[in-house]
Amino acid sequence: MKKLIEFKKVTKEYKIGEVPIKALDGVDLSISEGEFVVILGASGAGKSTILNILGGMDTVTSGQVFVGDQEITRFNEKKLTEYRGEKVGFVFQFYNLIPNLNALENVEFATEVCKNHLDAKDILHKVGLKNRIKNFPSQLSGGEQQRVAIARAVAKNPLLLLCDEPTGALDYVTGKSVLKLLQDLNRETNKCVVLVTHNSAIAPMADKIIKVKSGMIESVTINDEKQSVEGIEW
Ligand SMILES: Nc1ncnc2c1ncn2[C@@H]1O[C@H](COP(=O)(O)OP(=O)(O)OP(=O)(O)O)[C@@H](O)[C@H]1O
Repeated sequence: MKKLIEFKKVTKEYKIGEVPIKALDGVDLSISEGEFVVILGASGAGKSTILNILGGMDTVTSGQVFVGDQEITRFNEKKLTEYRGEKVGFVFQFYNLIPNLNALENVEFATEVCKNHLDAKDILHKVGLKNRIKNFPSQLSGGEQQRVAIARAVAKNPLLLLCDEPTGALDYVTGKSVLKLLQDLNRETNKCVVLVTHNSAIAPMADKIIKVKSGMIESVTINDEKQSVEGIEW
């Protein structure tokens, strides 16, 4: 498989007062096209920092990040904004939908700026919300709101789908159905999904498991016997 993402010796330091915090300390990693990657680690390990840098929401202190044939660490503000808008779909723990827009409008609002976007209605049908497209976020359950957020990310037709604890606010059954949706989308569209979580039990659904500890890569495991979410219990 062709390489899509590469981190080379990436460090990230945050300065709070006089004390620097090393969130990432020499991270090397690579991810291929179409891979479903799970990034695991304890709280504060650096998982979200990796995701935020990859998504162009944060910058490195040193090192290089390549996505496709471009080095995003060389991008200026304008190119980073374009990259975030066109190439990256984000799914967060708290769905961040716009409360006064209905499901369809939430998706359309996000795709407006994207050249190659998909049809918002089609994607909402795909995530199982055919009959809810006119509902406002307050009229939808947590799981349904997360489906809208996933539709919003996918409808941009991005290169990457980045998910930060996407099931963190959901109950077991709903969380599982959201993971299944992400797994199905990855299988059907061959889009690369990078999912950050504390929950090591979901690792068997990934092609690659990257463990992060104290800002460093602890291990990378290629999973040759990937499992369907339905078959995983935790
Ligand atoms: N904007 C920031 N300013 C200062 N320190 C930060 C900032 N963002 C992250 N950090 C610090 O960097 C380290 C890594 O944080 P990060 O959010 O990447 O961890 P995480 O593995 O995603 O944790 P969690 O699972 O709790 O979200 C932590 O020590 C955190 O406090």
